[in-house]
Amino acid sequence: MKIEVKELSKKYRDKNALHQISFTLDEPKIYGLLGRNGAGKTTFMEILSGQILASSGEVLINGENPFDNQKLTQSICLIKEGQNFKKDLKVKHVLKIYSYFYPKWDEELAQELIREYNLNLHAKVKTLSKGMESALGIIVGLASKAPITVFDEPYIGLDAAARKKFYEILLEEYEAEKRTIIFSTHLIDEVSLLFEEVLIFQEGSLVLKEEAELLRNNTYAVSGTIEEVEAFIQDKEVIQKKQLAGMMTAYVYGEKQEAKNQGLNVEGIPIQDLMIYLTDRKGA
Ligand SMILES: Nc1ncnc2c1ncn2[C@@H]1O[C@H](COP(=O)(O)OP(=O)(O)OP(=O)(O)O)[C@@H](O)[C@H]1O
Repeated sequence: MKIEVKELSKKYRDKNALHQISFTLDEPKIYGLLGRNGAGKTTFMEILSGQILASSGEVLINGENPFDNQKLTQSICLIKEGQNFKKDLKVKHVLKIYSYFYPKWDEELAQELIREYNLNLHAKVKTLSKGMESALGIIVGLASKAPITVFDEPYIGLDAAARKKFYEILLEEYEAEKRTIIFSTHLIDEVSLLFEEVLIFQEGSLVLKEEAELLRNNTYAVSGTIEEVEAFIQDKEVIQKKQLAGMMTAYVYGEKQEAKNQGLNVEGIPIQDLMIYLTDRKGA
């Protein structure tokens, strides 16, 4: 499904949560939506999922506005950090409700994941631990098979092994049938290899939208003496530089071969660090 975001803004009183964001997601891919606290990620995902209205601009999904549009929202599943489900429902009732709502619901997958995460179908949501409640969210998100599945920090309380399982199944499901998955997380290094494209929000604006592989290949850390590195980066696009004891490291956009040819020390930059540098850069 094609997602078009056109000059999208959302204002809460005098706070611009989103400010004139525009971009298009044409293809089913796994998108990483990154940014510091308060950057506007959740706000965007809620507008995309038809849960709240924009102040101005619009999000169109295959040309239609998702707000108050049940036919369209059957194709979108948003799993948030918590409070996805009514506390008094039993796990089996949650699954039933979502299975009615999502036309492509995969009951077999849901049951398999219930066993995988050791959830009790008869337990009420309010009796689940934080991690178990997150597991239920993940199960619903995956089993919905919604063509647009959005995970907003979906794993509070889940331990590392359970998160790893989630990434594995997400990837398996995605490989079996491509769909648009938008994944917002602060555990970037843990999931960055899943991302095919990365979007970075900063203070309500989109500061970067790039294929993850290009980002990995076209950014690098170059280090050497201050003189060497300063000379090298003169005509380069520098994300950040730092010095220590006569040595300098600069984070640079571009082709790394040139730096290697000059005998400088070249390394990749983890996406997590890149995000920190990019969102540090004022007016990036
Ligand atoms: N319902 C609301 N009322 C008032 N302000 C809000 C509301 N929801 C969000 N905001 C503000 O809008 C801005 C963007 O918030 P949002 O939750 O979209 O950010 P985020 O990128 O998801 O942050 P985090 O990573 O902390 O979850 C923040 O300044 C936040 O305080």
